[in-house]
Amino acid sequence: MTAPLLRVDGLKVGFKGAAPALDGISFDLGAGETLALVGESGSGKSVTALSILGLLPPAATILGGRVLFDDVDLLAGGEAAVAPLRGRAISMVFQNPRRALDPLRRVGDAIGDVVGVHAGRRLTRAARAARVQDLLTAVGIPDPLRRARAFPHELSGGMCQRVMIAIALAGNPRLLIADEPTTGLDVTTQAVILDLIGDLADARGMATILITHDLAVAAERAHRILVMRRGRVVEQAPTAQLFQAPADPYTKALIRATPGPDSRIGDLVR
Ligand SMILES: Nc1ncnc2c1ncn2[C@@H]1O[C@H](COP(=O)(O)OP(=O)(O)OP(=O)(O)O)[C@@H](O)[C@H]1O
Repeated sequence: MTAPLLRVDGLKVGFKGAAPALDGISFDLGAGETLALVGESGSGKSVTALSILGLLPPAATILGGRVLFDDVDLLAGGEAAVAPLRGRAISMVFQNPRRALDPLRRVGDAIGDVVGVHAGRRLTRAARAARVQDLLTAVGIPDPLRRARAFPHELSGGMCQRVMIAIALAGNPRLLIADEPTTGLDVTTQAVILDLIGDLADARGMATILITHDLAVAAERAHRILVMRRGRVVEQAPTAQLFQAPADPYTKALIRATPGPDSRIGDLVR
């Protein structure tokens, strides 16, 4: 069997004076696969993502485990191992896109900055602008020439998140980590952004970790779901299996608490 793209193995992370934030998390992710991390607030979803990216806050300590990307141990290799991957092979989209963007920088320039960094050589203005246009087009921004000149406050929240996704795509990632990417967006825009991430993942064969507290979102978008609680994996299974035969009482309670007889959850549990 070929190795998974990502293997998280027994990951333990602690913050001083608190119970471990992650207490032995393990999962595999294959190329092109979408895995949803679900669980209540504080269950460790974001700490898992930040551990993979080597972006844990200084107060955090890695207490054990491995994070293998392409069979390379990123924890053992430290910053030297993960820095070349961050924003390139592994990229991330956060919630609150408007806050993530520099309010004083035109969005085309913000994307261009990242394009320039990834190019690793001096790009001509024309080459950089062409790449920015391509990325804006890839994330479905209409009239990209005009939008590139906009400041973040001139764009809707959904458009700002598209810009953030364009920035995340600039390094041609093989793994995209999307941490609550639609929080704060209206329901219609949420669906559009999640569709966009799914379509891009399919088109590019990109693996995705979708972090959400919303089981209905996970049901619709993920191939597999991993349920977390208090820093542990409660259960992980292919999506249909998780809904049809949940093994853990906590998962059962989560499913019961998720509305939507007319949603895919309804179909899955029927
Ligand atoms: N900077 C920090 N300092 C101290 N503890 C932290 C810090 N960041 C996270 N934690 C702790 O780590 C645990 C996991 O937090 P994490 O943010 O991963 O949860 P989450 O599942 O992503 O929650 P949410 O859905 O609210 O984002 C929590 O107990 C939290 O209090």
